[in-house]
Amino acid sequence: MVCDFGSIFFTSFAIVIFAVYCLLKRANDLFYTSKFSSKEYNIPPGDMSLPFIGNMFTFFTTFKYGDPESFISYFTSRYGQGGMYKAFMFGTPSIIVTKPQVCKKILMDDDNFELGWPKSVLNLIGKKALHGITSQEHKRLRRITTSPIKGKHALSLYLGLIEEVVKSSFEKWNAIEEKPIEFLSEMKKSTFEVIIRIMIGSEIDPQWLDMVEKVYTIYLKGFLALPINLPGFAYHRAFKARENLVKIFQSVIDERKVMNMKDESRSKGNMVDLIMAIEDDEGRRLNDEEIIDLLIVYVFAGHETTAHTAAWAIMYLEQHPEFLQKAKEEQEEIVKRRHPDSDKKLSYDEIRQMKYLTKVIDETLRCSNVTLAIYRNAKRTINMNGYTIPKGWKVLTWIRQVNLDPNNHVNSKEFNPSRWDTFSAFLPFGAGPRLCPGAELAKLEVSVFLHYFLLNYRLERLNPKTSVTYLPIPSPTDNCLARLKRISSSCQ
Ligand code: HEM
Repeated sequence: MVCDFGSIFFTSFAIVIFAVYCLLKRANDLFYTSKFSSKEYNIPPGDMSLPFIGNMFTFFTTFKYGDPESFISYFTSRYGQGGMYKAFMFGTPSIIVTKPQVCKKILMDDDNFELGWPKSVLNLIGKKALHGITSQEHKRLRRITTSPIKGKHALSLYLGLIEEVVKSSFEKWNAIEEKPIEFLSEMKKSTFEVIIRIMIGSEIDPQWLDMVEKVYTIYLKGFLALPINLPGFAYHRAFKARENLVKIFQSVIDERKVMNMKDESRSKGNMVDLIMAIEDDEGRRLNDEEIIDLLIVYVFAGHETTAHTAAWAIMYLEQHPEFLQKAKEEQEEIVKRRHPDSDKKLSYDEIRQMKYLTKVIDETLRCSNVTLAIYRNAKRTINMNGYTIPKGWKVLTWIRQVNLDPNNHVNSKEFNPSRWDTFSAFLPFGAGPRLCPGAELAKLEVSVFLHYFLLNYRLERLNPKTSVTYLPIPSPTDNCLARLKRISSSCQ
């Protein structure tokens, strides 16, 4: 009897909770969509979930603990293959877009869409970087800051430096053969060293580098944390880390000012010196705050993504011996073609000859791109692809889904570099005025990592079945616990 009463009570309680949940969901949806009920509008299907929280709880939990694809496949399987879905993300009604052509159109369209990073992210990035400024200022800053990292001349300058870091990293990882390494974490340290040396200069104290890398790790964790700025929370720690980074880069700038006063004509081959010297049409130079925010963004954007790509490319090649062999043969061929008297260093032209390796890198970017989505805000109500995007709504161009959608790629979950023999839909570096300015540099860096790996080493994973995170967040994975083994007696 007691048991019956208990189960009736709990069943009724569950029904009431479920009814309230459905009611709140419906209310949230109606609140935002009812004004678009006339025939001229067509809000995409989807799920805006509960008021205030929206889909954020599912978003964070699936990304942190589950299969990240499940968040988006919930929309695609439930609401059809239309490629546009309403949702409620980061406190704002949103449209998720997964169709490549529509994503591209949105990213290219500066008139109707503006940058839409959540406020919590913008606060962490900084007001004066490429993200918190007007589109006019953005154009100017991009002009100033992207030429030192694009094109044959600029990239050839960094090739030696990248080679040095890559070779010494592999040697270091191989030397501690008896102790496994967290391959992904180690890779991040190496790409961090590359970007810092490009930004600040080649002469870097290893202890200083280690300290700054640790600060960055804390800073990066804030980007995918719940935006709670209270002590004890990752987001708060990220803010503190940012304050530290400002102090660190300020002291670099102060040091350069003193050096410039002593010798104005000294050689200026790194980003910080170049940015400090550049003047706009009215002769104005960037102030310290602008330079620091830019440095923070470039280092932030320029190492984690590259590390994931290099580490994943190596993991994929190890999983597919036939592709590894093909890539290795290409590298051996390139080395064989060198003049016997050459200095045995990689040249920019040799990198351009690595046609198969380029396909391996593109396929890696497709399969494991760390950039999930690119955020925009609709400046005005606009109809696209048969659906309405209302003014002020957030638009999330879900490029990870574009890259993995079976409608865009045959056997989309399979790693297969040969699919790049013909063109495929692909947006790993975004598109339009905000297209990643570091794309060429990133590909160059990954090529150098792969070149030396293929010719000299093999990676032996200790837990090959354990998943490896591709997000900069703490997750229940082992970050690719592995041993690096040398396969040739003398390194090429
Ligand atoms: C595999 C490596 C990389 C990937 C997948 C990647 C991806 C992206 C994507 C998708 C965007 C567009 C964001 C948007 O439209 O809002 C972007 C922007 C950006 N990336 Fe990269 N990136 C990589 C490497 C790099 C490197 C090496 C650097 C620096 C040297 C860099 C610097 C930047 C900067 C500064 C922006 C902002 C551009 C702007 O707002 O105008 N990235 N990146």
